Amino acid sequence: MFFSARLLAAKTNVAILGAAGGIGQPLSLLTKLNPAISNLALYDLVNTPGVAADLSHINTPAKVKGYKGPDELDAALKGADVVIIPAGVPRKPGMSRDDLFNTNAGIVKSLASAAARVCPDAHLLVIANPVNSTVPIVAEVFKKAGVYNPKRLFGVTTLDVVRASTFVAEAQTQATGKAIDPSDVKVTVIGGHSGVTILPILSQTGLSFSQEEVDALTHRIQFGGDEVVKAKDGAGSATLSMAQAGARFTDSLIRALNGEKNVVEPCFVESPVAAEQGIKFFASNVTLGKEGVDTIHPIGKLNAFEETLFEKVIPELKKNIQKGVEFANQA
Ligand SMILES: NC(=O)C1=CN([C@@H]2O[C@H](COP(=O)(O)OP(=O)(O)OC[C@H]3O[C@@H](n4cnc5c(N)ncnc54)[C@H](O)[C@@H]3O)[C@@H](O)[C@H]2O)C=CC1
Ligand SMILES: O=C([O-])CC(=O)C(=O)O
Repeated sequence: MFFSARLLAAKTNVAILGAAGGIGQPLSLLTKLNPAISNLALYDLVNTPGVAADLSHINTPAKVKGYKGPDELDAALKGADVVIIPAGVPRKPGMSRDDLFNTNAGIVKSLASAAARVCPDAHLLVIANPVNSTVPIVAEVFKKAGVYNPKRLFGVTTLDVVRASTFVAEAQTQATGKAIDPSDVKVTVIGGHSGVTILPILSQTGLSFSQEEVDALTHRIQFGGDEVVKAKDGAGSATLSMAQAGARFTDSLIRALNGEKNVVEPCFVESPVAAEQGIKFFASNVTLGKEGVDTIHPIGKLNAFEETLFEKVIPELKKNIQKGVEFANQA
């Protein structure tokens, strides 16, 4: 599916923080299956010894070790090249991602502080919501520690493009009667990772849609997370699709770090793309390279409808980013 890293020697150390959770467990499984990974450190407040013992029986190169509780956090992070952070609470019906801020901001801040101290050169992949705020928090923590490198910090927005491919392929199949493989449908999604800050650029897909289809697809991509939250009915949000998306992003990054060229993934990074609008972090397609972020792609041409969506992205994203920065800089 996505482990084209198969031909690489196993030499990358990955730590997953929040590894026993709804995302953490399937993400740990998919990461254990990646043959480019040599060591897999699984950290959580609970249950990691069991998850690690279970995964350690799978016959792939990665050596799996579980770490439980704050006393073992530093050991989990030691030597990590890539740190993935799905630690934090998920939404319940009726909540926005921003409603998670009060709980998750502190969790992410403390985990980032430990990473800045123990593995300052690691690449940090932030899954915990609200991503629009948690990524700026990590940046500020690393800045304060004097070890910030924007090329190594990523908000994982892969699930937005995974959903966009699926939903657009479904709609096109229905409209044309021709079966379309969702993985062949590439949709650029920019902005951030919540509601109106998620902006799918359907005009750049090369496909044709009626305005009704554009309205419906745009809404579904922006609020895809809510579909899962509603269906899980109080038992959390997307976990399995997020694990797949997170494992895909991790694999892409590892391939790029190992020298593969033209590896492009969307992600939420420190970016000049919307600097004119006063926005410091923005999701767009990014070519990954040996240092992490290599080239941040410009947005390209938007049609009039997408321009109106872009106007809505800006104030919301600005507010979310500012909230994270202010929180991180509180004493
Ligand atoms: N970026 C994205 O596209 C997506 C992000 N998410 C977000 O991912 C986060 C995790 O979601 P789930 O796995 O469903 O939640 P969950 O509640 O099932 O798992 C979270 C795990 O984090 C652990 N945890 C809590 N505090 C911790 C700490 N200080 N150190 C280490 N581990 C800690 C918990 O013990 C638990 O095992 C949520 O914030 C959710 O909103 C979810 C889906 C998509
Ligand atoms: O909807 C949520 O809260 C989880 C999430 O970020 C997503 O599924 O995109």
